[in-house]
Amino acid sequence: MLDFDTAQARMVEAGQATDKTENCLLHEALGRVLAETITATVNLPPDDNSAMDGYAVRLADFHPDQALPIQQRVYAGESPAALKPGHAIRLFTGSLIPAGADTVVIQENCTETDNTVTIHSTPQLGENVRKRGEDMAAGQVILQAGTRLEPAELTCLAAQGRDRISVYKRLRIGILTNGDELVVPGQALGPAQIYNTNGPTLAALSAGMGAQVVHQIHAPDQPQAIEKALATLRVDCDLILTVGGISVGEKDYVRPALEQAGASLDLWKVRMKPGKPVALAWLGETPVVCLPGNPVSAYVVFALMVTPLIRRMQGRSDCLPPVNTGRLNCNRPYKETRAEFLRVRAATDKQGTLLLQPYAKQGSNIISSLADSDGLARIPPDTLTGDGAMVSYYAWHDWLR
Ligand SMILES: Nc1nc2c(c(=O)[nH]1)N[C@H]1C(S)=C(S)[C@@H](COP(=O)(O)OP(=O)(O)OC[C@H]3O[C@@H](n4cnc5c(N)ncnc54)[C@H](O)[C@@H]3O)O[C@H]1N2
Ligand code: MOO
Repeated sequence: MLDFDTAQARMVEAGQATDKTENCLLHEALGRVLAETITATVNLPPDDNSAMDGYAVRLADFHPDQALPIQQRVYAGESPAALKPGHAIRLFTGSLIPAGADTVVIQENCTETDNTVTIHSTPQLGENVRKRGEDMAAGQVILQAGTRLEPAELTCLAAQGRDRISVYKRLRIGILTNGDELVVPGQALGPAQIYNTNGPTLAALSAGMGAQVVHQIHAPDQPQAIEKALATLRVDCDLILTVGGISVGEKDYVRPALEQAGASLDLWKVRMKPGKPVALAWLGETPVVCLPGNPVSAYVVFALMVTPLIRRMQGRSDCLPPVNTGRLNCNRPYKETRAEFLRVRAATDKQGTLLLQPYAKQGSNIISSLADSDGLARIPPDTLTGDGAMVSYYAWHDWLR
């Protein structure tokens, strides 16, 4: 059986970064991956402007409690004249700084009477002046190709006046669930039936990664039905995810169906808990990741094994998100022959250390543990690990985007 880190590295290496790009409108770019490196073409701010509502002065003209004539009122969006010696210009947050002015005094420290202003504080040179290009300077690289576009990145693009950008084409994912016991949510459950949760879960996780779910197929426990579904999926998908039917049960038909379809097996079984019966196969050029059917196992394997592959295929530069360290806060020790990933709540103590509290029930069927956890604490294999131990922590927030 492969150890976890080797298997994870193999998943990343297996992915072929896309080179297919398209133009995308800014307002549709959330979650897309930049295919071009963005260099600032305009300074931000384009010119010195005021950070506050107040009065622009030349500091050398300042004398305590002396009234300066107000030369002009300048609102944001207007171009001021040059400041005359011994004068002040009334301005507002975002107003351009007039030539000759070097300091803005906030209005709370001034009294305005008869078109003159008296300053009651002692201003510092340059206070409340936002300098041209201090945020982004023309010519400076602001975003690298391979970056996933979050609201913050979209803000930078908008600030540069970009309304369209080059992004990589969306990764097309196909999902195959199987199992005779499964029913689509919305229908009544019959005897011995349960709802198909893995289908909607993997679709949502894929969408959260910015991928497009082109097919979501459910097959009964019949080899031919699974083969037929695989044949459909390989036509339209860059990546196929199967879930369930991959273990050693008598009706676990995914592996035989893949073999029948001519797939080659790349990786099979990983020393991790949950998630042991994970597989990577190739249907021609198309990678197929087989996830274990237990809902928690599928979720954890998606986060730790599938998202690195997805990021690589999407052209992203951050295939492996950060792994943090935290202190286990628990009332029992853990020990397994596989690397164990516990669903934990994370909190920070007064010293700033992450405290990781495992969810009481860690079975791979305990769906409620997913919504009630912040991420996964990693217990090393064959090592008794208990309260106070420092362990690796994988935050959902980092690993599911
Ligand atoms: N004798 C052994 N039994 C099992 C082993 C083993 O090594 N030897 N491995 C166990 C582990 S670990 C896991 S994980 C599961 C994985 O089994 P499969 O991937 O073959 O999945 P299934 O048997 O089809 O289903 C497992 C479980 O999950 C439920 N399930 C499946 N699909 C869905 C779905 N779409 N939505 C909701 N729930 C689903 C299914 O009803 C089963 O309860 O095997 C262990 N057994
Ligand atoms: O992947 Mo299984 O969930 O280890 O029980």
